Amino acid sequence: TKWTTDYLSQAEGSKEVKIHVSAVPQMDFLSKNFVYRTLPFDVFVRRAAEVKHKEYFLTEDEKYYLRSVGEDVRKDIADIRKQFPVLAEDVHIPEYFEKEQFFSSVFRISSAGLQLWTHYDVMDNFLIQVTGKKRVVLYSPRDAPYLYLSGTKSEVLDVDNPDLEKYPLFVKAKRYQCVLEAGDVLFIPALWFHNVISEEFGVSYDKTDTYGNKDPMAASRAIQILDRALKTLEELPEEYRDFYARRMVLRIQEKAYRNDYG
Ligand SMILES: O=C(O)CCC(=O)C(=O)O
Ligand SMILES: [Fe+2]
Repeated sequence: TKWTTDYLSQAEGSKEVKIHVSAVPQMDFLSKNFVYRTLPFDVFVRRAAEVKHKEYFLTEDEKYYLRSVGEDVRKDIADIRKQFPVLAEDVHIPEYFEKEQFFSSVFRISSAGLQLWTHYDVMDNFLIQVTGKKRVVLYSPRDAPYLYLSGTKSEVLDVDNPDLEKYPLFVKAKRYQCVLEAGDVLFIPALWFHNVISEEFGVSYDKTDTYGNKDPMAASRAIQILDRALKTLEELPEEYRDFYARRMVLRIQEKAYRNDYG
């Protein structure tokens, strides 16, 4: 209740923040229908809280999204205690994990209506809703084959009304859904897909913890090696390539799948 727009703007003042600005509610990472702009924090908060803007970049009903980053975007991790020290004072992070497991805390502010594409993160995550309301749709990592992934993101942007001609397997993905209101905390396990729509203007942040980011590093190395193996298969005639590719799939299943997943 303390985090009104007035309080937020006055607490952190006019430091510059980099934000996403989108003319439409559903942000699209494929067509890049949003732009990055910079605003003083207090101006940004007021803009994100209003529906129609007198001053704007693209359109009078454009939407805003802040996802905080570290001081040096390449080197530093997002940490609400460093980038928003005054507001961080108000925050009592529930002690759900050991201090050494902390990886980052990402401060997020979103216009009402804005929708973030379905993606996964490699860390376990607590999404803490401070004000406003968000609907979160989740999918298990095991449903990855039905989500048409491009890197860590799903190309199926409209999860409520998917284009099934283009994405026929999407119907097989099992949807879990919840609504976060002020004071709610959602645990999003590592690798679980999430799609977030802000139903009301709101502030939230997420704290991620990790088993150490060695594991994801090994995963991206393994994918690089697999890509090289696939490149090598291209030297073979089609029949052979097909045969050996299937053998490789069997080998992966046998050696790397969990045996309790069926
Ligand atoms: O709440 C959001 O806008 C996105 C949350 C998210 O992607 C996360 O916590 O990892
Ligand atoms: Fe996420």
